Amino acid sequence: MSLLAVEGLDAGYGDLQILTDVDMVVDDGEYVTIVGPNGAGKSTLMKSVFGLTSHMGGTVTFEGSDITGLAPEQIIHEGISYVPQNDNVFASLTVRENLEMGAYILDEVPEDALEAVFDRFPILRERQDQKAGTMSGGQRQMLAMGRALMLEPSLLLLDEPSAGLAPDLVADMFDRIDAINDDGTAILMVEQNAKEALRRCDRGYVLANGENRYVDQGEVLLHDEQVRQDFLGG
Ligand SMILES: Nc1ncnc2c1ncn2[C@@H]1O[C@H](COP(=O)(O)OP(=O)(O)OP(=O)(O)O)[C@@H](O)[C@H]1O
Repeated sequence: MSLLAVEGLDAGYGDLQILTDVDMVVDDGEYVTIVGPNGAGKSTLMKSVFGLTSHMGGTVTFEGSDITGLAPEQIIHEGISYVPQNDNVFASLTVRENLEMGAYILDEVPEDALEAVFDRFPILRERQDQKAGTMSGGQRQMLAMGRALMLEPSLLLLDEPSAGLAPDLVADMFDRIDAINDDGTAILMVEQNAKEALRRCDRGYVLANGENRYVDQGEVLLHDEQVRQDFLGG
């Protein structure tokens, strides 16, 4: 049984349909990336998994339960966490408060999970009393991921985690995502940096115009002549 199964999904915003008949699967512990041109619907697909779009058809199943049409507040209870691309931390709250917010659905702050986040991102422990708004872009991205990990999700959704990072920080961010995945968390990631994403992932989906185009192992897509020509700039 797949961890996540999207079948025949039609979705969009209001009455505007963006995705048509999209299929996607993420297995337990798998690292899956979605790539494709601007406006292909990559973020829309990820948002649809997290209940942030208008559902128009098809199903989303997680750990065997139908989560189609559930609200994000319900989906987070199921074990899916989402890191949006922009504005993904509360700038006026401290680092620690941001992390505690990640676990707001629990009655108490999960101290073990907080310690695990601090161990994974030591800079967050060091800066825990600092306002998030004073942190660098790379540190804010770590904080956003840390917050998403506070509920120890089985699936982590990452929307363009390398966006806006200085080039020397991009490899470090991808290494950190690898490490989260190595520890057993399945990853579903949207990335503009398609080559690096396909190199790192287990499996990739190429979307175009709101539809599935290709799906295969990342390395296979990376070396596919047609995919290279059409989507990876040769
Ligand atoms: N909130 C919204 N309301 C209406 N249309 C939207 C909204 N968000 C995105 N769209 C439209 O949906 C389409 C797909 O956008 P989406 O952000 O999913 O693409 P993407 O593949 O992630 O592209 P990019 O790499 O440029 O972010 C685009 O035409 C976009 O204008």
